[in-house]
Order: sequence, then structure tokens, then C-alpha cells
Amino acid sequence: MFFTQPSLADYRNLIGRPKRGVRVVGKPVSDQLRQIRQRCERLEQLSEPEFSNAAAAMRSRVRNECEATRVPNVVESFALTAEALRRTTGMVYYDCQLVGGLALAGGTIAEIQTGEGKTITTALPAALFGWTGWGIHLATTNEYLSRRDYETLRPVYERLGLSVGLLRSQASSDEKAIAYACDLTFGPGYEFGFDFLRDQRLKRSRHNQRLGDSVRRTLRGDSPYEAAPMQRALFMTIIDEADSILIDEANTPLVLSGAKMSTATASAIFEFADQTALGLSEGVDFEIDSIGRAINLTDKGIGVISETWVQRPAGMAARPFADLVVNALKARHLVRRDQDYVVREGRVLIVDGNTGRIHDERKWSNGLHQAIEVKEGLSVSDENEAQARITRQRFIQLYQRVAGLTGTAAGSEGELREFYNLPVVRISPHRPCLRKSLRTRFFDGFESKANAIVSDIRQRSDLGQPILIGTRIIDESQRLSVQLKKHSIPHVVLNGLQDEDEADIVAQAGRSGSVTIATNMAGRGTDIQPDAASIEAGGLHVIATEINHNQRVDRQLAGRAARQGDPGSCQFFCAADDELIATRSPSLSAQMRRDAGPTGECDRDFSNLVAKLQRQSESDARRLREQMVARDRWSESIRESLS
Ligand SMILES: Nc1ncnc2c1ncn2[C@@H]1O[C@H](COP(=O)(O)OP(=O)(O)OP(=O)(O)O)[C@@H](O)[C@H]1O
Repeated sequence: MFFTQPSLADYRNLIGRPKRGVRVVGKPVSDQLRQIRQRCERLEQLSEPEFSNAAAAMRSRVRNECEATRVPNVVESFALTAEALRRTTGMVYYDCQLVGGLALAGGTIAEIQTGEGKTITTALPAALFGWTGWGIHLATTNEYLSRRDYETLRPVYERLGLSVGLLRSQASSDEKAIAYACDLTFGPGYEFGFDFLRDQRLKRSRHNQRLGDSVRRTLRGDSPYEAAPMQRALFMTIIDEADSILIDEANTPLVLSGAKMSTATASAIFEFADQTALGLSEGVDFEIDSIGRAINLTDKGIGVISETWVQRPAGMAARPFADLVVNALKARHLVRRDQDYVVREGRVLIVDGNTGRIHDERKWSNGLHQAIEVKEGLSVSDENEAQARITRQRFIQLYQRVAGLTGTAAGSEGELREFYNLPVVRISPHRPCLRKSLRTRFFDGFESKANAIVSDIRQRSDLGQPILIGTRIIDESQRLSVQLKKHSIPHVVLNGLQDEDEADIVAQAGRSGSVTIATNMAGRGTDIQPDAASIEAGGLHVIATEINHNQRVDRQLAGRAARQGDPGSCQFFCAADDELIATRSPSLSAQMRRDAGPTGECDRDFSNLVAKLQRQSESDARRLREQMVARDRWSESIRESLS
């Protein structure tokens, strides 16, 4: 049994009905805050056993109230959570965090500035709905952050009598089922979606089971018991870094691959396709749309491929050959090593463009992965069959309740409302942000940009400022590392290829004078804490080595500096050969080269022109998502009409 919708409306009344990006103010909220603070004062007086009893009483009250479909007691729940947090960590919620908690309880996206403390804010709605025992999914962008948040908040939840589970990578389905059986389950957003698909696959295979299958299983020596679904009904998800999960990641659907294809394609055909692709010329046989990341064959190209296919070696599998050649062309011209993938121990491993993380369990489909293996001279792996698929938009809509947090919802309000029916509520920071944003510097190419970055780093680290250099791709992090080594500047690299532990690198990155080069891995969610000497020297300084395709990504990177009222600064370095500029506006790229002085730096400020390219890129990405959702709705309506 679930909450009925009126309870959601009740919360909205508490916070004032959110409209587009409203600032939450008003008497209902201040009344709530006053009551929570008053209750906190009384809870502080309780001994530990008395506090546990109060938490247990809350749990049974919520259970009873839920059965009666009434709204649980927000004031009591928030006060208990605040007191558990204080007893466990010594932290006391700021008013803005309590307001953020109310907004989340009302089913909104709370926009809370970077570094304001979203992690502990999630505990307020999570406990409130967690008392029901129906299972809250706490999703974030990656495993590092979900583990960190789990470790930070588990003692708080346990003090409240709530059970907590973590979805660990490589966990078995039994282990995951245990995590899902908890009141609260932490994990990366995509993992919840993949597990949903895995459960659907299981249900489908059960449905298709024939009489006597379990007897046959026993005779084969397999377990006579069927695997059980991991997840319970999808009740509520609270999504941290909501714009990343709900917008950026939503550009690609979740696709679950299963067993090897029943008719394995011999590697010879991929090699033949690669050879054919090498014989084709750009502009004659094919065109490259590097913005849409597509290859379009010309009529001439199609003719060449057909003729080549006729001359294929005997015994080659029949399969749409032109598709394989297009894949080979993509592998050669569009998919880049140390950007889109890395090669490790003879395998092609995909790099997630949004998070900078390497996913060794993922594979490109329809033969693209194999085409890249051929390009890299590796042995060709088996293709897997796509067994289940869902867009992220549809998956999230399956939850009864959704709430989210991010520092960067601005500009995405329309999309969040249209696809997810989620209003954005803007929460004021508890202290003014002291970040100094220095003017963007423009260069004629990577070399001059790297030289300027190196001399800037040297000056700042000599003064004791810690520096985080944010690169867009692995390749650039490596090239910059080479430059720093040349100039004997000690530094560490965080790009997924490093041997050091990510948590250790982040823990050291705020030390006075330290220099850290990182890909998007550190661009979101990471909490770099400058030490006292660093704060004295001006706080963390962020250098962004490229303007990203998406402004939110830039704002997140800048948001690593000047958190919690600390000083800090950031500066963007932009070059004519940066991907955004080179692919979207060759004319701007040429203009920047022309304008550059003897050091390669431009006098002119191109910020407005670059911002325009960024907006174009964002709206192209949005259009792709809209098309994907429209296709999804269309195929769903066909499926329904056939069933
Ligand atoms: N009420 C509080 N009292 C003291 N410290 C706090 C409080 N809330 C948050 N912090 C501290 O502020 C820092 C930033 O918190 P957190 O990483 O949750 O921020 P965030 O809003 O999630 O940032 P981002 O948007 O970058 O992910 C952490 O070190 C956290 O311990």
C-alpha cells in the first residue's frame, strides 16, 4: 500500500506551491522551522535510550499513519533526524538545509548551491519516508559518491533505527536483494535502472517457462529454486546531482545486454569491414557529422561498399555489411581513445562522458565495440544480445515519488517539468559565496594554453594555494601531466587510470600547495576541503582547461572552490582547438588563431561567442532527448495496441 496523492499536496502547502524556480519564503515554512527547532531542543535533553525510544515510536506512528494514508509527522521526523545528525557528527542543520528537506519532501528538485551541504539534506526526506519501510532509493552519479554518502550517513540512519544498504559493484543478485530490502538503499542512478531491467528479464523468463522446467533444472544439477527479483516495488527515489542523472545521462537509454549472440559473427568480417573503411575517403564516400556523432555514406560510398562485399572472402557471414563499415568509420573517425574509451589489459573499456568514469562492464552494441577492437589491433570479443531497454525518463516515472537535489538546475526547469513533472525550488545559501571568478583566457591552441596554465600553477602553488585542474577528457589530463612533469611541478592525476585511491587523492587535494589534475571524475560532488594554510593563501583555485559542451558542467567544476563560506577562485582557459569551438565553429577557431599575440594568447574576450556555442550544443542535446522520448512513447503505444 502506498501514500495516496493528497499527502504530496499537503507537503506542497507546507512549502508554498512551487512554481518555476521559486525562492521558498513565507510563513508556513518559518512556522515549520520554528517547530522543528523547538522540538530539537527538547530531543537534545533525552538520554540515548530515550532517544532510541522516540525514534522507534516515530517508526510505528508512521507505519500506522501510512496504513491510514495520512501524512507522517514532518516536524517530529525532521527533528529526530537533526538530533541524530548532531549526536553522530556534531553537525547542526542550517535553516536552508531544513527548508531544502521540506522542498524534497514535497516532491521537487531543490536547487541548493554547490558546497552548501546537499548530502546531509537528503537525510531529512529519506528518514521521513524511510520510516515506512517501503524502500527509498538514494541515487547519485557514481559509485564513489554513493559509497561516500552511505558511509557518512549510515551511522545517522542507524541511530534512527533505519536499515541502510549499498549497491556495490560486482555484487551478486542475492547481495543486492539484501541491500534493496533495507529501508534505504544507496547506489549510482544507473544501477537502480539496470537492476530494474534485470528483474524484468527474470519475470519475462518466468512467464515463458515451460511445464517441468524446475524438474529439468534439478536434473541438470542447477538450483531447483528460481532466482527472486532484487527490487521491491519502486516507491521513492531521491536523486543527488539530479541534473546529471535526469538530463545529461538521459541522452542514452539503459540497455541491458545478456548472453552472447546465438549466431556469433566471426572476427574476419569486422576486419574486412575495417579494411573497406580504410579505403573510403571523407567528403567523397562518406560525410562526418561530428556534432551529431554520425557517419553518412554518400551514394558513391554505398556503391564502393556493395562492390567490395561482392569480392568478400568465401564463407563470410551474411550480415548488413554497410552497417559494419559505418561502425568501422565511426571507430576510426569519431570514437577516440583516451576520450571515449581506454585500452587496458587488451580490452576496450568505455569512459562515461558525463562522469569521466571507466566502466569495464559496458560494451557498445551492434558491432561498434568490435570495430574499435579491430582498430586497436586487439582480439575481437563476442557481441552480446540487447535483452531489455528503457529510457531513463520512463524508468524514473515508474517511481511513486521522486525528489532531487542539485547545485545546477537553472536553465533546465522546463525539461525537468516536461519529462519528469518536477518543479524546481531554489534555496538560498546559508552564507554568501566568496568565489572569485577570474576572466576567461583565450589561446590559439593547446601548446600556448598549456604554457599559460603551467606558469599560473607555479605562481599560485608557490603562494601555497591548492589547485584543481579540471580537464574534459583523459587524454588532456595526460598531456597536461607531461607538461607539469617537464617543469618539475609535483602533482597527482585523477582520471580513472591512476593507481592511487580516489578518496585519498580528494582528501589531499585541499592541502596547501597541492596540484591535482582531474577529469570530470572530480568535477561534480567531490568535497575538497582546503586546510588552514590554503584558506590563508586564498582557498582552492580551480583551473578549467576547456569550456564544456554544457554550462552546468562548468558551473559544477567551478563549484569545487569556495564552499561553505571559504575563499576560493576559478578561471577558464580556452583554446581554438578545444572540441566545442573546433567542431561547432571553425570560423571562431580561425579568428582566435588570427587574434593571438606572440605568446599565443588572445587580447579579445570571446566569452559571448563561446557561450553561444555552448547554448547551441545544449539545445542539440535536448533535441536528441526529445526525439528519443518521442520514439519511446511511439513504440510503447504500438506495443499497447498489439497487446
Ligand atoms: N550543517 C552543516 N554544518 C557543518 N558542516 C556542514 C553542514 N552541512 C554541510 N557541511 C559540510 O559542507 C561540506 C560540503 O557538503 P556537501 O559535499 O554535502 O555539499 P554539496 O552541496 O553536496 O556540494 P556539491 O554540490 O558540490 O555536491 C562538507 O564538508 C560537509 O561536511
